[in-house]
Amino acid sequence: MCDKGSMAQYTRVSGFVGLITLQNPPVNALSAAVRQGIVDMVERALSDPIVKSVVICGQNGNFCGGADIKEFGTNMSGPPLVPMIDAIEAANKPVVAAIEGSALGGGLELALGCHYRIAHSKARLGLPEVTLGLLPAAGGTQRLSRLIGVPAALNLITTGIHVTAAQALQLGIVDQVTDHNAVEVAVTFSLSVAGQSMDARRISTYPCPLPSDFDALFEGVMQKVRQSARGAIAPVACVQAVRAAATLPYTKGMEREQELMATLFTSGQARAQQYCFFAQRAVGRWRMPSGARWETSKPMPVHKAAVIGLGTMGRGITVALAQTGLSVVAVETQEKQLMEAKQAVSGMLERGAKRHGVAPMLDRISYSQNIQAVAEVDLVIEAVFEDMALKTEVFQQLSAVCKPGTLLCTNTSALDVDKLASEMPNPELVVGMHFFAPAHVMKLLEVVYGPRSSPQAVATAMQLGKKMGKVSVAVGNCRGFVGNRMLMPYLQQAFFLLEEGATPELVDRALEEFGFPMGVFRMSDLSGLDIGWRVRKRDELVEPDMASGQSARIRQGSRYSPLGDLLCEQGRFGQKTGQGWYRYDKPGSRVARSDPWLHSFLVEYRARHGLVPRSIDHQEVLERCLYALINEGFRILEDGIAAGPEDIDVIYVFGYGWPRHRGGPMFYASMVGLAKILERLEHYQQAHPDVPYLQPSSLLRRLVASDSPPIHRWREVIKKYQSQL
Ligand SMILES: CC/C=C/CC(=O)SCCNC(=O)CCNC(=O)[C@H](O)C(C)(C)COP(=O)(O)OP(=O)(O)OC[C@H]1O[C@@H](n2cnc3c(N)ncnc32)[C@H](O)[C@@H]1OP(=O)(O)O
Repeated sequence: MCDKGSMAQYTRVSGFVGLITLQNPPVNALSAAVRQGIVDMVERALSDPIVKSVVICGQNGNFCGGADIKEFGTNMSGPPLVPMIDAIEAANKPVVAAIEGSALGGGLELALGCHYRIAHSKARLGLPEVTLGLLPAAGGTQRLSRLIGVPAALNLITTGIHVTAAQALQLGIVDQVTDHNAVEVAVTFSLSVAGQSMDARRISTYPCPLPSDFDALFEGVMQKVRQSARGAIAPVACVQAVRAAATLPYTKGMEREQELMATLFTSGQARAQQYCFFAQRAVGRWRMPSGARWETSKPMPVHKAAVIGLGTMGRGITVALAQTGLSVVAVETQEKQLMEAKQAVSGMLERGAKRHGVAPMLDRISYSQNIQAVAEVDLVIEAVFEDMALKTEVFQQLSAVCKPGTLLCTNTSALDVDKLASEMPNPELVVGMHFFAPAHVMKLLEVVYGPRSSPQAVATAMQLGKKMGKVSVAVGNCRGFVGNRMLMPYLQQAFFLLEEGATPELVDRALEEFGFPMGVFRMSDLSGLDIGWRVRKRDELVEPDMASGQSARIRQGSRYSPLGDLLCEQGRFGQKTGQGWYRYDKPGSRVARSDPWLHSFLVEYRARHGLVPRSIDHQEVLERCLYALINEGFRILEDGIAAGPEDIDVIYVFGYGWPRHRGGPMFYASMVGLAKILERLEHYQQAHPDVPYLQPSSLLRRLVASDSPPIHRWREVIKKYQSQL
């Protein structure tokens, strides 16, 4: 017996078992039609006198990826989840969830409403709603806390982590784990408990086990969550909902869960986080200005890769490559550095393997001082010192040594990938792979293509990035690519604010309250002030003799702040020297302390340059720094360096600490209102006419003139704009 056409299929199996299969590929999300299907099929199974038990599973070996996120923000129709799950729990016949693939969010909540849960050993379970700016509001906070206790429930719900089937068994989320077909095991099991009372299996009736140090536990967790949430409201609401489970009867706890969810659901934060979810997936569907795109570009096979240069970046890249299971040749010409790198890489791999309970991939890597060792690899990632002449020399050696067709990638954060490619006999095989430090930890990868890069080369780098667990974004070649290019106006405004009267503490506090993990000055101290200094020297911006006077603050016809250069001249390179924008107890210390020297230095500097300090508030800091950065984002879209706003937002959320609950800079701009951003930029540009970065971009003007369309429609305006250039 079977009901095809519905998004939940009903079949009677083994004579007496009603098998309900969710059918909504690819993840069997609980759309309105799926929920309706479940309600109808459960009713059918329960009213059929022949059926003794029920099994719920998902099509194609995937239980359920939760509520259909695409439905959020629409007029949600169809049966709601809570009564649907309550009806399953109240059933007088055993209902067993057969969990294969994932049981996430509403999917796990559905399983928690069942009387038993049987998981395949490869299944993964979790309540990731917090990552979407929500909480598990189909009874998840109330049932999970009752089932596994408050501390474990808090951990899962406030972080959104996915657990393996083995972990779920240990926690008590599932009753059985099997290596066999979970549906068949569940069917047999359901028959073995048929006819029994299910009273003891209804989780909503369980008392919530209370920890002895209840108040201290919640206080501690709340403090930790508030700190790490950086202004996100969902993690806090999750703690409050679990607290309700621990203190209120089930029905009252459910009311609280719904109340908290209603606040989150309508918040801009949830919209921002759901936008990030889809943006992260959209960047995988890359396209180049030439029209080449992801569907039509086949990646080359990569079995063996090489890394040239084993400094900090090269070591991280080697670790990340080895962890994908690839064979890696790691090359460093200096023997001492090679030995040190080998030790460091082995240590990183061992620590990583220990954390994940697997064997370290040490034997995947061979080390060599000789570049000839890369002769047989399919792809090379060069990670030598950031110097064009050196990189060109290495690339020339590589093209002489490597087998034909080897993809040559440069890990550069700013150098011209086209220029490098133009020196090679096969420029189509050259792309940039801009990793972020530490390269084995940071999720972002900018894949930089030039006009000559072949679509196949881009596809290969993008696929390799994915295998390495990175969120890879394909971007065009320009100074700083996307991320660092947008950072320039942001940093520049921060320096100008100091000249005008702000302190590093004030600027950092404003940015940290906005949600960045670190303000711009603390971040500069961490990365090292000398890095920017070196770049500015290369750009001939640093002029040490011009200590005072108006001309000391003008370069190439525009306003310039030499503050960073002056600090570097004093040997203040940040954390590593114990002094930068802040002072540190000793070189390498991490705790930034206010530095009276720096404050006096700023006072003297302003006096020397005839600058009258004024009071600057957080609003101005945010508008000046963030709107200048956003403005550059619009220019990047104008230039076709990023294909769409999602690319920019993903880069900023995954690589630059932009708070996810604010959706990325371009999404944030759409929330603030493009007209407002334009008005503020015009205002600041009038006040600072010598700052080109504050000149509103033509695309921003065009979007405002087109009635500020929603972000998903910007691409149409961009396309029209570009076609008219
Ligand atoms: C009333 C409010 C109730 C809320 C409770 C909830 O349930 S909220 C939703 C909670 N669920 C999640 O957060 C899970 C989100 N999905 C994932 O984490 C992953 O997709 C996955 C299930 C682990 C599968 O990962 P995999 O890497 O295999 O695939 P993709 O991530 O690329 O996804 C494939 C396509 O499916 C789309 N998609 C995934 N989950 C959902 C979903 N819950 N709703 C709608 N669409 C979903 C995803 O966007 C991909 O689509 P493409 O068009 O191919 O990009």
